[in-house]
Amino acid sequence: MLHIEHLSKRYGSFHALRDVSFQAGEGQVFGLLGPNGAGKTTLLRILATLLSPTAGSARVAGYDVRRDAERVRGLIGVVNGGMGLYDRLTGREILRYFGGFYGLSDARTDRRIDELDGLLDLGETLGRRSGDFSTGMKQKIVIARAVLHDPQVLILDEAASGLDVLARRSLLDFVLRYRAPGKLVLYSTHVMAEVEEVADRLAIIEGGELLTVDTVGGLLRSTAQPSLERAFFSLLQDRARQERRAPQSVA
Ligand SMILES: Nc1ncnc2c1ncn2[C@@H]1O[C@H](COP(=O)(O)OP(=O)(O)OP(=O)(O)O)[C@@H](O)[C@H]1O
Repeated sequence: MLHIEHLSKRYGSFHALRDVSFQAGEGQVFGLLGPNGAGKTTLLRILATLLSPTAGSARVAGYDVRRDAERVRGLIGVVNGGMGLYDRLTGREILRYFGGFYGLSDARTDRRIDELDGLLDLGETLGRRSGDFSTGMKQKIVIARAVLHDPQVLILDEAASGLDVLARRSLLDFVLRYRAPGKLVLYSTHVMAEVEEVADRLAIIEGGELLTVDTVGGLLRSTAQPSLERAFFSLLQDRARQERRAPQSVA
């Protein structure tokens, strides 16, 4: 479903991504974990066709993010930090507006809203103006908007940040329910507990480089650590040691 090959991105002379390659198949939640500034958002923005890579390639369901950007946009749904809701519109009006954007009729959008109400418990968000929403209500409409067209790939970038415990719970439950044959959820965060709970496999990225791709269990075994947090630090330490050794081996 997702093929990333030798992907690099430079902002001027700064390398935000260096030679990143991995694949992620359908029917899973794939976690992208890394500290602030690791390059996660850069990678996701390339997949969402919002940024061009400096080198390398990425394909979503067989379509190249550069050459087939429009096809890719139709296959993905994106939830990032921004809410961007129109204060004066109700939840239903916002979803109908975006339904039109995706080429869905109001009747089709309303049927999809009924389905999503079952999955996300949209409830009173549908009839109330979004200017009066709580953060949790806003997030429900933002997620419903991202999956209105039933995308094959759902991309979530720090989607739980700023949510209270209940809203976070309902987001994670939704992520787990969205996992299905033919679907891939990309879940990016710096919060280990979220990845530990939802991810079938995960990529760890740091300083723009891919450190590993594994299951949580596989990572604990390969690093001989008792928790994802410790495994993560152990990988970072290994990398720092290798970097310290590299100049000596050249000399
Ligand atoms: N437009 C830009 N111009 C220059 N540098 C940038 C730009 N966008 C991002 N960067 C830098 O690239 C690096 C990777 O940023 P990115 O936002 O991809 O990281 P991230 O893993 O998503 O981090 P966070 O969790 O903090 O959002 C950071 O050092 C950031 O400062």
